[in-house]
Amino acid sequence: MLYPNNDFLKYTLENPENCDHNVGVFNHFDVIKDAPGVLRFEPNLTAKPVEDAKPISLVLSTGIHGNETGPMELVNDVVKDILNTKLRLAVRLLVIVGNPYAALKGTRFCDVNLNRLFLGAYEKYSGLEVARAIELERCVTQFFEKAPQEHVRLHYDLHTAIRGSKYKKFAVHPFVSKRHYDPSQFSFLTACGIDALLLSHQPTTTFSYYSYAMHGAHAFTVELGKVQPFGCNDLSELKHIDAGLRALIEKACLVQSDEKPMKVFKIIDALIKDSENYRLNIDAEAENFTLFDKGTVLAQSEKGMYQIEQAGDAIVFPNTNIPLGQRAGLVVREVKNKDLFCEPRVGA
Ligand SMILES: O=C(O)CCC(=O)N[C@@H](CCC(=O)O)C(=O)O
Ligand SMILES: [Zn+2]
Repeated sequence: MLYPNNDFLKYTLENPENCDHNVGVFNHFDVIKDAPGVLRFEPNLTAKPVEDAKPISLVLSTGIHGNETGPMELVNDVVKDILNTKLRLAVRLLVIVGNPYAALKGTRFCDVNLNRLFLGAYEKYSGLEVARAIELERCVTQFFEKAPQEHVRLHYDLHTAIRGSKYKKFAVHPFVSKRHYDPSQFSFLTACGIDALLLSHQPTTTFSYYSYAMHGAHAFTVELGKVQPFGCNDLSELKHIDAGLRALIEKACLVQSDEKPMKVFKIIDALIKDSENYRLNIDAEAENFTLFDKGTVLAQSEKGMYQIEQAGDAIVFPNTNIPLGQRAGLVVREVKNKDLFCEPRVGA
């Protein structure tokens, strides 16, 4: 047994520094400890995939923010079932517990927000998370580079939000320059119970964006409810994504659903904290996707202000408890899902 009771999460939190690089050999797969909190599953994929399913290399990352415990618990149960051989493995899989030190402290991060450090952004920072960002980039790069060329590359980076949210589960789509949206990903996220999708308007330095930009992965940050301490998550709230991920792992297929399609929002602006007296004019308890009237002064500082351009524009991830120069929120505007796929794809 690689871990007592096959409990990868417990072991990672008890041994945040240690990685013995042991390999577990099972009947139809190998498991490799690539780094602390990073576990790679290499199945024997000689069996034909179901119907015309394509082979898949899948990254499931959790706990990039240490206090976002729900996804860590969810994915740990999946790992347990694979290690107990209750769940069969039909995809290459990399599972990550992102920031074990912050998880132990119950905080979002120790020194600096890990999810701002990818694509070399770590060079501008110092602290514990810098080394972890480098290590995670290395693990993901090795994983995708080892994938045969025909593999579809997927990365779902699972988080929970600081605030409550009008749409409880939502995802962030990376910025794609030519509107190359993949309907099957939209439909998969819908089947996973995701209520809304934000389309990014610019490149970022997040973990999911790293996998998209460097490895051509379909990569999303996925918000699965609100931050709770370990043991306080109601995992039944996550039953749809649990089922979607298990089907993906077991059958190498993305379950599809267009029943109750997701709301889709484009990101209009990122609000940047430009001064120590930067403030957002919102209620302390305001939820993600709170709407504003045209002309509302949403943010202000000695350097300027931000006014809402169109009635119905909304805020997501409001947070001013951040360093200068970082994102204090996103302003989003709803778009019609059907309009995204009807234009001819440039260069397709
Ligand atoms: O609730 C919040 O304010 C933050 C939740 C969170 O960690 N969100 C991610 C989103 C990343 C992205 O934009 O793709 C983050 O802020 O890192
Ligand atoms: Zn997060």
